[in-house]
Parts: sequence; C-alpha cells; structure tokens
Amino acid sequence: MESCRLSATELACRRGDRVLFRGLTLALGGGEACQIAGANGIGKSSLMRLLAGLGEPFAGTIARDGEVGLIDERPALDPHLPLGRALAFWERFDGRAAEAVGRLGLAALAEVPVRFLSTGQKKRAALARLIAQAAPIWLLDEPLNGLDTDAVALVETIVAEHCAAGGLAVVASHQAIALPGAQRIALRDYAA
Ligand SMILES: Nc1ncnc2c1ncn2[C@@H]1O[C@H](COP(=O)(O)OP(=O)(O)OP(=O)(O)O)[C@@H](O)[C@H]1O
Repeated sequence: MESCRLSATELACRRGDRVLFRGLTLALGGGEACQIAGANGIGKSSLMRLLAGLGEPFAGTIARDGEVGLIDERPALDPHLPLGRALAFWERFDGRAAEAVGRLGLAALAEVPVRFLSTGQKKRAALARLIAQAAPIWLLDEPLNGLDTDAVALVETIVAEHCAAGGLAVVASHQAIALPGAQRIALRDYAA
C-alpha cells in the first residue's frame, strides 16, 4: 500500500453559529488507528468531514498524504440499482471488483435493490466498496451502526488488517470498538 499520513493541528470546527470543538491535534501514520469518541451531537461527524476535506476548519490545519476512503451514514451506492450493479459501478474507478462481498455476507443479495437492504446490509455493502477502493486513509463514521455482533467483530478485524497492511484508520463511534494499539480521542475534552 502507498505510504500515508494524516494530521490535524489546533483544529476548531464551527457549525452554524456554534463552535463545536477547538484545539484538537492528532497525527497518524501508516499502520496507526485512532478512535474518536463522544456523545451524540458533540461533533464526531463534523470532524470526520473536515478530515476528509469536505469542509473548511474554523481554525487550524489538516495535512493529508494519501487517498481517502470515507464511510458515513450515506453509502455511495445507487439506491435504485441491484447491489451487484451498484458495486460494479465503482469497479471502473477502483480498478478492481468488490471481492469482499462474500466475506461480508452479501453474496446472496446481488439482485436486491440497494434501497431494500437493511441498515446493516447497507453498512456491509459500503465496507465492501471501501475495501475495493484500496485507499490508504480510512475515515469511518459510525461504522458499527446497524451491525450484528459477528459483523462488529468482522469490522474490527478488517480495520486491523488495513492497518497491518500499512493503511491508517480514524474511526468515529459512540460504541465500543476494539482497535488494538489505537489512540483514543474523547471529543468532549476539546469542547469549545
Ligand atoms: N449544517 C449545520 N449547521 C448548523 N449546525 C449543524 C450543521 N450540521 C450539524 N450541526 C450541528 O453540529 C453538532 C454536531 O453534529 P455532528 O453530526 O458532527 O455530531 P456527532 O457527534 O457526529 O453526532 P451523532 O453521534 O449523533 O452522529 C450538532 O449539534 C448538529 O446539530
């Protein structure tokens, strides 16, 4: 995997007229992971969007070296297409098929329109595409939402494999997630 790096320095985030957090600094290189923890509404998704480059920080800087793969609550899969074709759409960009479909328990769902998939199945489908994307920087916003116990363990394994292969991962979750050796940032410590 190509080398990667992600850092944020003295980051502050404003949504509307509220500053959600300030003074947040983090630095991750290949092989490293970080969990962003915090209650509903504290700003985890807002932070992930900043790290992904989808918004401008109110203050501070972000440095990114490597392609970003983002998972959030909206899977980037056409809701009207059968799952197999929705995943195939990305093949031409990713240069590879979503081979993790079987591992993620999606093999029997190829003909089912994405909009009919359950919450957990949609999350699994987003993970299948993320793996095929092969981006070194993973930004996972609440990746465990809707997943059963086995799938939670699978996500933990997949993130560990990604880091072992030289990738890095930032995981925002209000749920416990086992990421051995990961940094942990409690967002309330940076509340403005
Ligand atoms: N576009 C916006 N304009 C104004 N306020 C916003 C906007 N988007 C989000 N917010 C507010 O920013 C705060 C943080 O939202 P965010 O989605 O980042 O929280 P979160 O920690 O991810 O929450 P959850 O755990 O519920 O997903 C919330 O109070 C939300 O209402």
